[in-house]
Amino acid sequence: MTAVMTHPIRNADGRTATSTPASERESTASQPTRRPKSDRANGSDDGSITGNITSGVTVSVDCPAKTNLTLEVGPTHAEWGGRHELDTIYCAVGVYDTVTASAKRAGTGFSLDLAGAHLGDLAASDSDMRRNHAVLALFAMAQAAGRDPDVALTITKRIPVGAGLGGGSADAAATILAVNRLWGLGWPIERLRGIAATLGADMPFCLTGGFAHGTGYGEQIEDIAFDSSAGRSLIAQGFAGEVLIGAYQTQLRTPDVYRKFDTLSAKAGAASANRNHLQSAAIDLHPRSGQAIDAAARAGAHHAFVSGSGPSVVAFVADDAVAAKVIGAWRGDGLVDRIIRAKAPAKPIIGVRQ
Ligand SMILES: C[C@](O)(CO)[C@H](O)COP(=O)(O)OP(=O)(O)OC[C@H]1O[C@@H](n2ccc(N)nc2=O)[C@H](O)[C@@H]1O
Ligand SMILES: Nc1ncnc2c1ncn2[C@@H]1O[C@H](COP(=O)(O)OP(=O)(O)OP(=O)(O)O)[C@@H](O)[C@H]1O
Repeated sequence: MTAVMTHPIRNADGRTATSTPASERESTASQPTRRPKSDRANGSDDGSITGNITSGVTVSVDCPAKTNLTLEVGPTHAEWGGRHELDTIYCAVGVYDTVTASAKRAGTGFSLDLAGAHLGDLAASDSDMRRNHAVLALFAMAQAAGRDPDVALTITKRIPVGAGLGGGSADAAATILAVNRLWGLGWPIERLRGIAATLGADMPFCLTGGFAHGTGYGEQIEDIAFDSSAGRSLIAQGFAGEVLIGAYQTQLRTPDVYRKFDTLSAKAGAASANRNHLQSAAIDLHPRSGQAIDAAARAGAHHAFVSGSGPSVVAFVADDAVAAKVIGAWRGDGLVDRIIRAKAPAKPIIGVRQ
C-alpha cells in the first residue's frame, strides 16, 4: 500500500490518500533483503558536506534495522519521562528502509509517501502521518535550522513494523541525515544525535549504525569500531555476518513490553539471566518468539534472541548450511510468519542525485 499524505504547514487541511497497484506492492516485496544501491561519491556517511544544494536534488538514505546484542535494563528515571536506564550493545542489521527527501516549493509544507508490502499499523486508515517518526524528525530538524519543513519525503519500508527492529527510529534517523544534506547544513553527527535524542532512545544510534555501546536511556552512544578490541571481540563471538530475522504479523508495543518487564522483575526479584533483559517479557506476551529461539539454537545458530522489545527473533548463523537448518525448523513448525536474510553489522548509506 502506498499512502500519500500532504500536510502544508500553513494549511493543514491538504490531505489526500491514494492506493498503489498490487503489481507495485509485489515489486517492493520482492526485494526486502537486498542491500540497496548507493552513491557514496558525494560525501561521508554522516552527511557532513556544506553548501546550498536544495533545488532539484533528491537525497536518498538507506537506513538499516537495529538489534541489541546485549540489553541490560535498570531503574526508571522521572527526568527521562519514566524511561529505564539501559546498558546495551547495539548492532545495525542490513535490512534497510529507504527514505528520500527533496525540496518542495516554499510554503507548501511537507508530504509523505509511504510504500511497502508490510506496513503493519502504518497502513491503518486512522494512522496519522503527522505522527510518523520521519515527519517528527523533519519537524525537529526544521525547528533547529529555523526553516520551514517544505520537503517531500518518501519511505520504502522493508523493516517490519512494531517488531523490535527500530524501524521508526531508522526512518527518523534517515530523515535527519537526508535533510542535513538536502539543506546543506553540514552539521556533525554529535549535533544530529542531540536532535535525535529528543525524539527517541534508539534514534541516535541509527544515525551511524555499525556496533555501538548505548547508555543513559539508550541515547548516549559510543561507537565501537570494527577493528577495535571490543569490535573484534563481538565479531569473534559470532555477532557478525549472516543473520536470519524471524518476523511476525503481530506487533508488540514497546511500552507494554517494558511494563511486563517491570511486573516480571518485581515478581522474580532478580535480574534477568538473558542477554536481552526484555526477552522474557516479550516471550510472555508472544510465546512463538520463545519457540523460534529454541528451534534456532537446536539447529545450530551461534546466537538466537528476541530483538529489543520483540517480537522478532534474530539468529546469527555461521554459514549457509546452518541457515538452511534454521529456516527449515522455523518453516517446518510454523514458528515465524516471515524470514528475512540479512548481514550484520550494517551502516546507513547516503546517496544524492540531481
Ligand atoms: C527496546 C529498545 O528498542 C532497545 O534499544 C529501546 O529501549 C526502545 O527504543 P525507542 O522505541 O526508541 O524508545 P522511545 O521511543 O524513547 O520510548 C518508547 C517507550 O519505551 C519505553 N522505554 C524506552 C526506552 C527506555 N530506556 N526505557 C523505557 O522504558 C517507555 O515506555 C517509552 O515511552
Ligand atoms: N516510520 C515509521 N516506521 C515504523 N513505525 C512507525 C513509523 N512512524 C511511526 N511508527 C509507529 O511506531 C510504532 C513502533 O514501530 P517500530 O517499527 O519503530 O517498532 P519497534 O521496532 O518495535 O520500535 P523500538 O524497538 O525502536 O521500540 C508503530 O506503532 C508505528 O505505527
